[in-house]
Amino acid sequence: MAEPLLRLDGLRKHYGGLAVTDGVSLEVLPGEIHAVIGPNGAGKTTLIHEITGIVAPDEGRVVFAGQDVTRFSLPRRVRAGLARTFQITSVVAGFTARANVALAAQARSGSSFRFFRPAASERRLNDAAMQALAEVGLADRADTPAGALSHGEKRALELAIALATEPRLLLLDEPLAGAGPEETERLIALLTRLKSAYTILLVEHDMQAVFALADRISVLVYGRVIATGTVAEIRGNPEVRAAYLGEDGA
Ligand SMILES: Nc1ncnc2c1ncn2[C@@H]1O[C@H](COP(=O)(O)OP(=O)(O)OP(=O)(O)O)[C@@H](O)[C@H]1O
Repeated sequence: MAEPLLRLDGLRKHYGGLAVTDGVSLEVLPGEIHAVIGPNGAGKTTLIHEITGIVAPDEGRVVFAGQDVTRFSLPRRVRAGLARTFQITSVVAGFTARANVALAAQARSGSSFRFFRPAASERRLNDAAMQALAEVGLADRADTPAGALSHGEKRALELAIALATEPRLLLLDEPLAGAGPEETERLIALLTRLKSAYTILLVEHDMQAVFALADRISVLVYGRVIATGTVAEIRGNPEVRAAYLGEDGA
């Protein structure tokens, strides 16, 4: 089996007496979409925060590309190649789509773009932004203020912002939240396209989308992974059906 790109090793986080992640271990393999599903309050958001560095685990390790990043700051993790999209929109409404993505590309590049040859660096940022926008199908909306984009386009823009940081792993935190049926279909098509180029950890409530996209699924219940497997294995797992999916297997 390939070396995992991301390995979570016994992550524990308590809030008072509540174990929100209770020894979570899982591996994301290069090139896969690994989905994490679970009922409300299962600890999915906390888990994502432990991976990105917003929350420090009490115990356990986050190993990314063979490197222990558990104590890395959030920016250092981004520089190592971890990128996430946010559940709450983090786009500057008055800036164009292009400017929003260029800012992310600049943050990734650190000081190298800032001080020398401003014209050339602007061109490079612009090129990087346009490439990321093209990857998500927003090239023709580059000069539109982010605030004027549709909901689905904003989600695509958030993806472009993440892509502009040249991630080795994309963390997608409910990318379909709030999308209508048509937008959901378009976003699933977009994620399917990105799937061939990126390794993705996906937290998503829309089960049909998860079943359509994921290579493997881990099921989190009360802070514990109760099963990891392919879509077919998870759908057929009696413990998962009892704990989460319901009698019809969702
Ligand atoms: N900072 C905190 N302080 C105290 N309790 C917290 C904190 N963050 C999360 N919790 C609790 O931990 C539990 C898990 O929360 P978390 O948001 O990680 O779950 P989730 O699976 O993402 O839920 P949802 O699907 O509703 O987004 C919840 O009971 C929540 O109230």
